[in-house]
Amino acid sequence: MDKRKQESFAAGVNREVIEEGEKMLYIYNKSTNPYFNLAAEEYLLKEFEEEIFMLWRNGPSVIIGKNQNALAEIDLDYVKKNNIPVVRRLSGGGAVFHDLGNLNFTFIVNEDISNFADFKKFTEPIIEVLKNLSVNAEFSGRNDITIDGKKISGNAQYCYKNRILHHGTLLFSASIKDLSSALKPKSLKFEDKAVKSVEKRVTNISEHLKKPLSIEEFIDLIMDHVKGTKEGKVYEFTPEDIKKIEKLVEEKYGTWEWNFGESPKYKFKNERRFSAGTVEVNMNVEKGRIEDIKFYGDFFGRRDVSEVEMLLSGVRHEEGEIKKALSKINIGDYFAGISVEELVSLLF
Ligand SMILES: Nc1ncnc2c1ncn2[C@@H]1O[C@H](COP(=O)(O)OC(=O)CCCC[C@@H]2CCSS2)[C@@H](O)[C@H]1O
Repeated sequence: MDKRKQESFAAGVNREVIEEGEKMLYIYNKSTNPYFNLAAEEYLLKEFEEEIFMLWRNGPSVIIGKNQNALAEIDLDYVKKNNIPVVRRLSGGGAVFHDLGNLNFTFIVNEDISNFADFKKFTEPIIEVLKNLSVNAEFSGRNDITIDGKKISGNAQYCYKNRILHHGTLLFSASIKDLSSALKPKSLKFEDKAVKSVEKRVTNISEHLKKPLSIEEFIDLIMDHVKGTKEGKVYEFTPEDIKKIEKLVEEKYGTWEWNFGESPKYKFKNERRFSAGTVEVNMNVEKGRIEDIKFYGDFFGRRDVSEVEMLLSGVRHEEGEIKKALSKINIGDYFAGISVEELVSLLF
């Protein structure tokens, strides 16, 4: 029993008041900003006592698991070129791609944490909705929902005090092309103990429907179905909620420190042949920052490359910061005939 209920009992408060606290809050969060939406989940988990069911979508983005190496999971060039934000979430597991054709659902329930990792239970209402649409979907493996063996949903959980947050994706009409371009698991350049994504063949739900259905109609069907399973009320964020969520974006979800700096420490290795010679790099990165870096190869320069290595120590493993650091020196003095652009390309 949570603290508020205990107090109500102790005070002899009537049952209605107690039951009031048990009602589920149903939220259709219309923000499509991934930073805001992931912050909203943490806010609802930690600041509310009620159980919650929320539906939401993100604009194009990559959402990585708590213990993942951000750079090792993405195609950095593609993500940069298309302005796709990479956002770290609280829950474990792998990296997924979101766009407006991908619907997310979140359950936050007050339960004993022994129910943590019961993924099936939370995916059941979704599978029921699909069944009602004559789509035969099933729970598969550890955390997926599949149709004909192809993945339509990835799920993950996070536990806080006596509350479990379970969330999942639903590929309804997402761009599979963007999905596979933005995610690039299994990069050989990184060596670390980070959680690796489990790449699967994916499909969109809309491909399996007998009759056309818009994503908005799909959202209504899911919301109505879940509403039918537990008494509750519709909730909309108040201006105060929004202010607090935005504060969490500013302090956490919108920061490089959280999204990239929280990557478990890693070794990065790469080699490139440039017209002026071959350069190999080895570096250790901790909290997203280059701890130490070593260049090897058959390149020439007037000055000792250890000066560049020193200059880059402590710098973020991030293009902007590396370029800024390198702008302090004349790169040709160390790597004759190799441009800053070329050297930077070696580091990613
Ligand atoms: N949107 C989406 N939905 C389902 N499957 C996806 C998606 N994007 C990519 N993938 C596939 O899943 C694997 C990664 O699977 P993996 O099992 O490694 O990771 C997950 O499933 C994590 C699910 C997290 C769900 C959260 C819910 C709200 S915020 S994110 C990836 O390599 C692709 O093959």
